[in-house]
Amino acid sequence: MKERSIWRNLVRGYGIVNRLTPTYIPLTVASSFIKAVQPLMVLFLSAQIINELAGERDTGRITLYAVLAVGFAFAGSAINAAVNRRITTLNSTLWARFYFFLGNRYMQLNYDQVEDTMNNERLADIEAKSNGNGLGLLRLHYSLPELLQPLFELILSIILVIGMFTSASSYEKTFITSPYATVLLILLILSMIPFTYLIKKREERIQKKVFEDNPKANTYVDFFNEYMQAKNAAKDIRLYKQAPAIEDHYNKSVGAEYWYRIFNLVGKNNALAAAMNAVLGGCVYLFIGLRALYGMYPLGSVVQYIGAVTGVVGALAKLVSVVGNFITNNPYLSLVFEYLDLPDNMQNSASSRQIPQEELEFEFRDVSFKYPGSDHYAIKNLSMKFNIGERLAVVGLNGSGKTTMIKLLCRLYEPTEGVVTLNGIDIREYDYSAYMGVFSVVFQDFKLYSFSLGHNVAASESYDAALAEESLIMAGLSEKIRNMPEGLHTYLHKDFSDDGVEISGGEAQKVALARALYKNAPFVILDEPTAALDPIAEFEIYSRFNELIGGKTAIFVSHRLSSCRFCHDIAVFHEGRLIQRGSHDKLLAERDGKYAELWNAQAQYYVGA
Ligand SMILES: Nc1ncnc2c1ncn2[C@@H]1O[C@H](COP(=O)(O)OP(=O)(O)OP(=O)(O)O)[C@@H](O)[C@H]1O
Repeated sequence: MKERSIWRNLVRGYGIVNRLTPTYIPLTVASSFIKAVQPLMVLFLSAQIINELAGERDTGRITLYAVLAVGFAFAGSAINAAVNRRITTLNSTLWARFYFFLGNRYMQLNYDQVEDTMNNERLADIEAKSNGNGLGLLRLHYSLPELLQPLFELILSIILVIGMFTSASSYEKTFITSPYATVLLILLILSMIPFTYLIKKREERIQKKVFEDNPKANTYVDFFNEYMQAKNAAKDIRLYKQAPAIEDHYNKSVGAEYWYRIFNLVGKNNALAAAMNAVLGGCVYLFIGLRALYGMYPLGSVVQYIGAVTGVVGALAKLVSVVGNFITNNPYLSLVFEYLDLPDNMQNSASSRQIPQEELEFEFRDVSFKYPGSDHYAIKNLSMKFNIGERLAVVGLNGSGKTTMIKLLCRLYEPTEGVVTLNGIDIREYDYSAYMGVFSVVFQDFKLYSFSLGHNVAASESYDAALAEESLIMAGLSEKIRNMPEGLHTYLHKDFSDDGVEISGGEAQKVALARALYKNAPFVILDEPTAALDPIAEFEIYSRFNELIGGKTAIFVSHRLSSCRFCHDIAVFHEGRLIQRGSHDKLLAERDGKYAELWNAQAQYYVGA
């Protein structure tokens, strides 16, 4: 991973913080200022009261200082409480906003980027580093008060300390009261800057090493967290008694050692910094105390200077530490931006054509394709046309390239060689989003979500209820919706509604088909979505679909050759190549062909049964 400039990362990072939690930045500026100014103001007024008590003892002035001190303390606390309430409210939704931000980006990625394990690991890494270690964007968010408060403290403390160097009263001339001693004290205070910085750098080095030693730790956590709770894994976990093996893997990959090394180090560094602060604090007390003894400062000013110099020391230590944190955090911010900046390879300046209004004719021209990272051709020298308004059945053994051909047609992937054209023009020239709108596809591994039936069919919150119902009826679910308690408003599954219904695998496939019908796109593709249906139901669905889609172009992929009889055109795939094409009768007549072999094999099993 390439680390990016820290300044650019910070500016961009805080821009995102501002978008995720608007008003957080100005509120934090206000809160940090109040938190810094309030104690220093009280310190200043207390010093004035002591000076007054030790000097002229003017009751009026003492009362005024006391009222001001109490007033400041009270007003500061009240304003701060109100501001903090707003900040706490914002922070309480930060997690949800942050995860939506990452997830939303994931939804915008090109499909090939989603299938790329590197990107999945990247996202798992970002989430785990934020979650477990508070690194990345969240670190910026939470570091803001850690940066601003000491910054204000430093500025205000320096203002309160200025009097130390301009004292006009007569005092004993010794080394301690000389300017050399002042310079020495300043140097001593400044010496902690490189020291604290070095501690932070060491922390960064060790933290990086811990992460490098456990490169897959986050992917494991993510995988197992999801797997342990996955409904579709629950049967296997129980029947194959996977729980102990999962626990074993989990502990090995994310064992206590991993966290111990990080937190042990942070703890040690914090202790070191605290010790250094204590020593410096002692020196400050000694220095100012001695100067007071030599008559350089009045009693009240001693209180003020000790408080203010200690404030400078504390603020500097916190500032160096927070700057160190920014440096430590920068690689993880770079990781976030690398993920956010994954290029959109599908929609670019060349993809500006609108989808033609006339009939759509697709063609593969000598297309070959290898999946990224694979040296095996999943599709080889494929040339085929999809006849407008006709149905094409695609058949072939497992792994013969049927689904890959469909992914290429839908532009989920781009060919390694050759082109796919729409009305004679390379599909890469069309607007990507509009191109996606051309297809109503039902894949083998379609997904429904635990919302209402109508929402599932329309894939949206607001929908045309009549059309959704009609689509469900057309997909063969008329009986089912009649029996559903709230019709289209019935929830699937019980995640969000106690009245939700569980549907069978076959019924789920019918809902997915209804969704494709509802979309009403000009090109329909059913990629074996009926595997959970019995052969009769599948035949019924396919034939009904054949009627329903009217004059649209369609592709049906199925392993049950008998289900594709209504298609006049059948394409046979084998090892990534199109090896036969024609009607059922023509292909059956090619006695040595793959189609005849598959047909006879299936006929034999059915006869045997
Ligand atoms: N995401 C992927 N990454 C790498 N290789 C893949 C990927 N998906 C599929 N393949 C490989 O591409 C080849 C064709 O797969 P494809 O899914 O197109 O076959 P299919 O004919 O649809 O199979 P099935 O009938 O089992 O659905 C197979 O060898 C498969 O291993």
